[in-house]
Formats: sequence, structure tokens, C-alpha cells
Amino acid sequence: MRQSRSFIPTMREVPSDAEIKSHQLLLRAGFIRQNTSGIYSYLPLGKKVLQKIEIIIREEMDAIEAVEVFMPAMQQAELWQATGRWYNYGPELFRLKDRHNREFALGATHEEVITSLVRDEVKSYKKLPLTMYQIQTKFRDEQRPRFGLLRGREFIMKDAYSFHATEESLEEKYQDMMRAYMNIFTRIGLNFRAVIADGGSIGGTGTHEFMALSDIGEDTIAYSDSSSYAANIEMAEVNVAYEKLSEPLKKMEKIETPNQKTIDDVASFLEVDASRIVKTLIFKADDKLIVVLARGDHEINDIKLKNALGATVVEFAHEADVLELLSCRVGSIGPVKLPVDLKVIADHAIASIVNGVCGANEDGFHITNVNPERDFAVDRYEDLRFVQEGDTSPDGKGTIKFAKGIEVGHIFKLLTTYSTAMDATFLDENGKAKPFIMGCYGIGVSRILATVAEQFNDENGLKWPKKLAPYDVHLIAINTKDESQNALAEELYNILKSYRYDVLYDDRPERAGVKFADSDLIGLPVRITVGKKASEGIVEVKFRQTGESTEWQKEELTEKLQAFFGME
Ligand SMILES: O=C(C[C@@H]1CCCCN1)Cn1cnc2cc(Cl)c(F)cc2c1=O
Ligand SMILES: [Mg+2]
Repeated sequence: MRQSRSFIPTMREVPSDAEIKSHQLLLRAGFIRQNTSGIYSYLPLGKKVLQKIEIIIREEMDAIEAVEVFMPAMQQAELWQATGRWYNYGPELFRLKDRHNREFALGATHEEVITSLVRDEVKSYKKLPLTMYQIQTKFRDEQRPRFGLLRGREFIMKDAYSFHATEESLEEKYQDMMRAYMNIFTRIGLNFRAVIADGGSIGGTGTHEFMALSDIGEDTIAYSDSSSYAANIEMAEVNVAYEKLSEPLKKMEKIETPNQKTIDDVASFLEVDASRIVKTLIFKADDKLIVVLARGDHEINDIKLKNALGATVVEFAHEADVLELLSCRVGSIGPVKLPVDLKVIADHAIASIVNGVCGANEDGFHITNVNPERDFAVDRYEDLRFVQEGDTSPDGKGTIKFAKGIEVGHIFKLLTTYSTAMDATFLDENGKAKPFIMGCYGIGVSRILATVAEQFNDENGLKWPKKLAPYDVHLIAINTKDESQNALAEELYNILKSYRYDVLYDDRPERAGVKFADSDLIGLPVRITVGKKASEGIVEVKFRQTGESTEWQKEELTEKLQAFFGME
């Protein structure tokens, strides 16, 4: 492609509202442009990378017998009303009306659409399993779009849905998808981990997220430094053996602790380690109050609490509720002689506390030498705390480390949540109507474009992996007015095209400095420069990944390029 005929609006300056590298570079290198907050246009170079990502995804989906479809973005409200999501989702779900005043949701995801399609067309277990996928724009009215394509209000997703007669069949497809995702992200060249995850609002059991490691990632991954264990920190289990101090149990004592509000205040005032403090919090789980205990040096993981209670909404009880209930501040609550009859759930670490400290349910006082079972009852012990760096890995191998990640994929076992809600059934071998057992599987396609840009760049610009680069070769003629340079550049352009290389040929009447700066920004794998030595048939070659440059004779060009592109 002649660069003078393409549309690659590069920018010298760094756009002020772009906070992260990938957002800055995709703008400066002319890959994308923002139309408005969270809404982007993909320019020719950005579109070409998207296409290469999609080709890899399609190959791996087709390889596990998922068949491609394309569903509407306009989704009748009735479908979302059937599953209740029309009412459960707030402003994040775009809604609109047609000219007859009929209501629609703008597709944020497609469980309802695909389930209604399969419900109406698939009647027998003989037709199962069935896996369909699409690559399509999704619409979600994010409250705070940020980081360019990483969190937009329109984004491109590959979403797949599978339908099964049995859970075994779902499990098989889930494993197929797990392997297909590993292949996809490996071929794309991302540094990623598959992590145990929480299903979030979608329900169902057992889900995995695929996290690209990046310091600007919003998620935290807990992984073992010596095994393949990795989990979203929301779900990372704790199985630490707490040693119980062997000191004799002492008599409880109520002591004055004037104006000591936080755990650290109390720990330093009483000169005890935070690990001996029984942190007592009141949560509201689906509008039921519950007392939750954790060690002073641990944090309660509300996702684990939600899953342990089987609740849908779990939140801190409001200060006012606590005051009214216990007539003391949140920092003064303790499990001893709780004046109200509330269930008490505790993290496992509490069981090993000896002669600990807790609130006295009276402002300005704490109780020392408290011991579980002797001084306060616990209804349930569960794994409720966030894992910490240095904890033993739950699989017993190595210790836990943290890393930040960008979620680029998420796969779910939905089971019958959607098929039951939409009365989508098939007849089993005994002619009995059964709800489809389903799985759903997402990949953030436009998010991958940004994530690759985030992982592959340097101070001069983007550095595309060969398989994703918008073009293979950047061919640059330094001085288009110089006859011999022009002739050689045109000749090489035709030769390279005849060898089926994708060539971006910078034929613009610009200064060399501008061409080189743009070329470094755009970041194609190899740059071939036709300059002073054109008359000798010699060109300069520069590899973007390593920065290394050399000279080639034009006769050896194609075989050397073949070697370069043949290498991993
Ligand atoms: O999308 C999923 C689950 C899977 C992910 C893989 C592909 C199929 N869907 C979860 N989710 C996330 N945000 C949403 C936002 C809105 Cl506004 C909505 F209406 C629905 C959803 C929603 O359902
Ligand atoms: Mg997710």
C-alpha cells in the first residue's frame, strides 16, 4: 500500500487525556481516533490488526467445532424481561425505542438472543452439543470509560455459547474452550495466565478468566511462584495452617481504650499485634444482617463472603444501622455478649486466636484475653479473607505472589440459568423435556488490540509481533526525487508484493526524519530503507523488535526476509 494513498494520521505530541502507553501510541501512530468518550474509530492500521486477531480466533473456534453466526445488536425488550435482566441492569444497558415505540436493548451480550434462537430451532438431544460464536460490537454504557480501548462503551467481543444435554458434555466443551483460549493468547504472543474466577452477575458455577499481565491492569492475580496455580484475587483460596499459641487462657478484662478507632490504633495502644485482634464487622447479605469475624491483620473478601452465604448482594451494614442496633460505633463492635441475636460467621484464622482483643460493643472500651468458643460463639468457620503475598499457595506448592492483569477472556459454565428462564428445552432420549445446559465464552477482541500495544512498545513507539503487524514490511524511499532511489524503491515494492508480503511503502515527499519517526511509531517488524546506496543496489534494513540494523544487497532481500519471517 502506498502510504501517500493510505490514511495514517500520526501525531508528534502525546495526547494529554491518554494516560497509558497503549492509548497514547495507538492515537499517535494513527491506529485509532476517539469520536467521543469510550467510542472509537479504527483507522486502516488499527483495522488490519483487528482482522489478524480475528483470524486467529476464528481458526481456533473452528478447530473445536464452534460455528460462526452473527446476531443482531437490536434485542427486543421481551427477551431481557423474560430473564429479568431488563429490570436488573441499570444505566449500563443501552435501551432504545423503534418508530412504533417498541422497546429494545442494545446488545451488551447475547445470552437471551442465542437462547431464544436455539429454543425455537433445536428440539432433540440428537442435535447437541451445539456451539455457536460471533465477533461483534457490544454496547455497555460504562460510567467511567478509560484507558482508550481497554474500557470503552462500544467494543468488539467474540462471544460463544454452547448448548448441551448433559453436564459432562458441557465440561468437555469447557475444556475445549480452555485449550482454544490458551492457543489463541499464545499465538497472539500475550504474556497471560488462565485464572480461577468469580462468575459475577452472570451466575453459573466454575469460571476462568484469561489475564494479560500488565501493571495498568485493573485486576489482581494471585499466583504461585512454583506451580501453575493462579486465581483472581477475589477467588484465591487461603489454606494456611495457623499455629495456635500454647499460652494458658487468661481471664477476660474490659479496659478503657479512649478514642482508639482503628485496628492499628488499638494494636499500638494495647501493644498487641494486629493478628491478636478479632475484627468484627456487620454485613448486610440480601438484606439480612450478619456478624463477620476476621483477624486484625487480614481483609474480608466480600466475594468469598457472598459465595459462602449464597447471597446475590453483600455490603457493609450502614453506620446508622449499627448505631441503632448496638448503640456503638463500627470500631467498637465485638462478638462477646453481642446484645442482638445475629448469626456469626468467621474466617478460619479466628479459631486459632488465643487471649485476643475485641471491641466491647461500647465506645471507648475493648475486651482483652478473649478466646473463641469460651467467650464467643461462631456459627460457621469459612475461608473469608483475601489471600496475601507470601501465603502458602492453596495447592501447597510455593508461595503466593500478586500481579496486575487485564482481563482479555472469560469463560463460564452457565448450566440452566438462561434456558430455564426462557423455557428453552429439548427432548432427551426418553422424550422428556429438559432445559439446555449452557456455557458461554467471551474474548475482548478490541481490548486485545490495546493489550498487545501495551505489552509491545518502547520509547519510540509500537513494536508489533510479526503475526499481528498491520503490514509485514515498511519500505521507505528517502528521497523520492532521486531517480535511482525512486527506481529501486518501486522495483522492490513490486518484488515484495509478488512474494506476497504486505508492504507499507512510504512514498511521501517528507523529510527522512519524519519518515523514520513515523515508522518507529507505527512499529512494523522490519523496515527497508532505500537511500544513498540505491545506485549500488544496497538497502538498509532495520528490525523493530531488536533495533538492530544492517545492509542487504537487493538480490538477497527476499531470501533474507523469508528467513526472518520464517523464524518464530
Ligand atoms: O457478558 C457477560 C457474560 C458473558 C461473557 C462472555 C460472553 C457472553 N456473556 C457478563 N456481563 C457483563 N456485563 C454486562 C453489562 C450489561 Cl449492560 C449487561 F446488560 C449484561 C452484562 C453481562 O451479562
Ligand atoms: Mg469478566
